Amino acid sequence: MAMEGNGASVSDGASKTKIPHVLTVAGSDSGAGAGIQADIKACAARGVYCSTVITAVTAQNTVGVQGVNIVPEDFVAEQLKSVLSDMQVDVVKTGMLPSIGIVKILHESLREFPVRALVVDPVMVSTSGDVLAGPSILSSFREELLPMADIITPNIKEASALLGGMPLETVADMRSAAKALHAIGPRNVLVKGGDLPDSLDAIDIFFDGKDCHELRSSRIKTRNTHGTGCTLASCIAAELAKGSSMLSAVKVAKHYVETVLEYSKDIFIGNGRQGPFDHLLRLKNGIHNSHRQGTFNPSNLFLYAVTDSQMNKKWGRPMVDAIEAAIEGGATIVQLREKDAETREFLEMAKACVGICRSYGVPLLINDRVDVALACDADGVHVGQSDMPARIARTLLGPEKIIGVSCKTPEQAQQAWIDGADYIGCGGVYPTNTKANNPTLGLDGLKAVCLASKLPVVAIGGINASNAGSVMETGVSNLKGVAVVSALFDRESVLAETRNLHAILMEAASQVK
Ligand SMILES: Cc1ncc(COP(=O)(O)OP(=O)(O)O)c(N)n1
Ligand SMILES: Cc1nc(C(=O)O)sc1CCOP(=O)(O)O
Ligand SMILES: [Mg+2]
Repeated sequence: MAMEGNGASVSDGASKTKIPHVLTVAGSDSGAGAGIQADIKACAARGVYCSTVITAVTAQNTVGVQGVNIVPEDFVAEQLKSVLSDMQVDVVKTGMLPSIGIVKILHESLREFPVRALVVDPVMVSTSGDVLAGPSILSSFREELLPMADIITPNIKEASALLGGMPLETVADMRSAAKALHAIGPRNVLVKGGDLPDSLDAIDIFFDGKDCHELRSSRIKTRNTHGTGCTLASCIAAELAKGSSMLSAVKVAKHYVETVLEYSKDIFIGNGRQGPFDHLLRLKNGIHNSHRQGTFNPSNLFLYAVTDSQMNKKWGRPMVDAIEAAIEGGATIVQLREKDAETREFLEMAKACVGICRSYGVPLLINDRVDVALACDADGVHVGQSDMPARIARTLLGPEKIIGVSCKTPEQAQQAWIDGADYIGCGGVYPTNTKANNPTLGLDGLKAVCLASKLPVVAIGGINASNAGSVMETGVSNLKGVAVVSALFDRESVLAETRNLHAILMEAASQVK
């Protein structure tokens, strides 16, 4: 159901500033990995105010749910009234709704106090397998809640239960389920495929009533996944509260969850099967980038094309043509590396390259020159150990831009994380003629750098079609791809070379997973 605004204005006067506001209606998790506690942390990490209506208090930890105490219905109603009548809520997000009466009360409250959007996470079973809302509630979800929702975010089990036990085993099944759920009434459906067997990626299906989008992110190997559903839904709500479109809110939320899982994959809390993750890890490291919109996706490092104008001149190709061919061939990110150009010439070239990369949705980074990156609004920079320190580049570029740092040692890799870099470029893996006097680290040196950091790593130096497979097959989880200069640009056909290298990398990645 499309809902009207609740009358809150961005600013009611010079001295009043409206902060985006999500109200979560959910259960408390004493272990603080999921539920209300996850929702508050996710909203805080996304820079959004979060108020709470508690529907149940659970005693739970990393082992499971030991007890559930449902809050009396009239007191849930009182909490809803307190917040909705006074506090300019933009978006309501629901989690554990443990009784038919509570669903009814929520329905009535939202009719009395409409908000901009309703995000429904139809929580039924905790990640430990404990039941949080029994089957008797399914019909009230279908009849009252789903038709009001702007988006619902069921996992496979929940989608199946909402559809009367429809089996969901493949991505095609998920597509059918998303469409069938949409027919019940929600304006958008996100079926989460995290539990899909035999899938290398985390695949979710988003259906807006017209188009079906397959959203993929890498599956992070970690025990710390308790609360991912609550966090994803809260992050969608937070982005909607900030004014994002639905698809963009879903993409940002998915990327946020992927990032926090990656950064938290080694933390250890509790002795059970499934641990919590840390929504605010980057803040604790002193990097105040809570407003980052999720511009950087580590999978962009897969096939990283680094340009060289001497090589392009030699083959008689304009830079933009070379970049376009690399992208057409499968390059997932481009770095403009201009060692000889005057600043003005570099800037003009950079502007043209930003145009071409943006038209393909491929990020463009500038080598060394933070000023040029700022002037042409590139997606970020790549800096080395003798260039501007990443910490200062981050201050100048702000939280949104991508920063890569060259690291040859574990110590440099640790510093890159502290400085707020997004990724590490590690080389020379093999001898190269492209960069003078570059030390060769070999695959062992590359592994040592990877293991020293949580940041994603791209390997560089002497990489070509004959050795790229071996690099990818080192099997270190944060090694996300290869960066290549001469094997793409010092060749007759950039398109053919990039296509070939892309195919080799895909093959190697499928061996590793
Ligand atoms: C992806 C990537 N990794 C490493 C480098 C090297 O950067 P740097 O050490 O600053 O050397 P120059 O490229 O500036 O000569 C890179 N450019 N890209
Ligand atoms: C720019 C650069 N940086 C390196 C590093 O080790 O940090 S090696 C390198 C040159 C890579 O070129 P090619 O793919 O032609 O070997
Ligand atoms: Mg440099």
